[in-house]
Amino acid sequence: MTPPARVQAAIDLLDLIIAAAREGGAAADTIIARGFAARRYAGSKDRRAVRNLVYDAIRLCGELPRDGRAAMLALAQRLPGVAAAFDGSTYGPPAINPNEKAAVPGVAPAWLVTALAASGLGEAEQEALLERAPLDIRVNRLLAARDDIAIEGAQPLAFAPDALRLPPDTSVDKHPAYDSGLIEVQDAGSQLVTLACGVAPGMRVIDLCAGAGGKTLALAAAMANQGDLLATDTDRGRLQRLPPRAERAGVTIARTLLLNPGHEAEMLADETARADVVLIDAPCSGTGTWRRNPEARWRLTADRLTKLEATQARLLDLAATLVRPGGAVVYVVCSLLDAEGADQAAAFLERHPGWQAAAIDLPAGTRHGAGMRLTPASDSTDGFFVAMLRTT
Ligand SMILES: C[S@@+](CC[C@H](N)C(=O)[O-])C[C@H]1O[C@@H](n2cnc3c(N)ncnc32)[C@H](O)[C@@H]1O
Repeated sequence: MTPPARVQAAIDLLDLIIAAAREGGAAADTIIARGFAARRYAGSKDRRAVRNLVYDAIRLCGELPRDGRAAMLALAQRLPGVAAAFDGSTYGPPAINPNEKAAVPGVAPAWLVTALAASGLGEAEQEALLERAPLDIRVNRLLAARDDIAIEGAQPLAFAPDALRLPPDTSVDKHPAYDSGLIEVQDAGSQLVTLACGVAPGMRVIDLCAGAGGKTLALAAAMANQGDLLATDTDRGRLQRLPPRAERAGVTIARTLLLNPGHEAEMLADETARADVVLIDAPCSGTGTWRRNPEARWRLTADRLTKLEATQARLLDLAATLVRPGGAVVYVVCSLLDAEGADQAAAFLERHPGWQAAAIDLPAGTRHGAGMRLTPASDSTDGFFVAMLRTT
């Protein structure tokens, strides 16, 4: 493909991504994969170049752009090579009309920038939310030690004991260590918030929002595969992916329970007041993972955020019923909005006399409200809030 043809292909994909953001359609990654499947003539270099153009344009535009061309025009204002591609050639975009409006660069929609600033994130912290994320893996200490893993360019992270940071384009899923369950792709921040749970062999632990089990597997490793680990979620598709992953990782203590939304408490009645630790990796806006899904900031609405906050509070109250006296609820969100993090923890403590915030001992992060915060700018991880809430 010529450089102009690559730019036009990126514009076409951006049109689809923008429409999907407006209408609640597929994620950008899915749209890009489908787009390439339909463009068999694009080689691997073309695909990488088009993908980079698409993501650079998404990262640059804070508000949802009018269309793909407006987004690419914003990028053209920064990159002369992209501007030169608007040459009107056969497969390229038509030449730039001097009156055409480019999308306005920015971190996020204005209401979200205000909410991030009110949550204590300065400009540099906000901008770092949109940098390219590194590629981290967790070494599964049930089957291997970090030193056993030989992957070219892998760097051990000083602040996360099981983490290796890999060169960006490493094909992890093609590595033999992946097939045999020795490694999992997992951001170092995710690894740290699991570490914050302080679980140990023999404990009874519930991973209330387990999804496909990213943190369940890390919990099982920290428990040395001893104890009882219940992984629950309301999403059948995600939870179904957990058992095969557990098998590959040699995890034998995890059992799963699919919850019926609205009936979680009844379904967990047998678990009342028994757990040493309940991890709530709560559904959230994901502002801390914009590095991976930058178009998520175009999809979030104030209404959606309010609904998420209500679910988070409900899950906190549910988790409190599952913990034994002296046990802990560990509340985690991959969001840096206080409404989902520090404010939720504070509101929980107000609603539940007899509960206290416990100190979390982590090798990274900063104290924030009743818990700790990890951010891309300060910790080079995804953004997280984590609090440990203990009952007496
Ligand atoms: C942040 S994701 C969890 C990611 C997962 N723990 C991991 O490490 O890969 C939040 C999860 O909460 C689940 N969820 C949403 N509402 C829930 C509810 N009422 N009860 C339990 N899980 C819920 C979602 O289906 C989603 O899988």
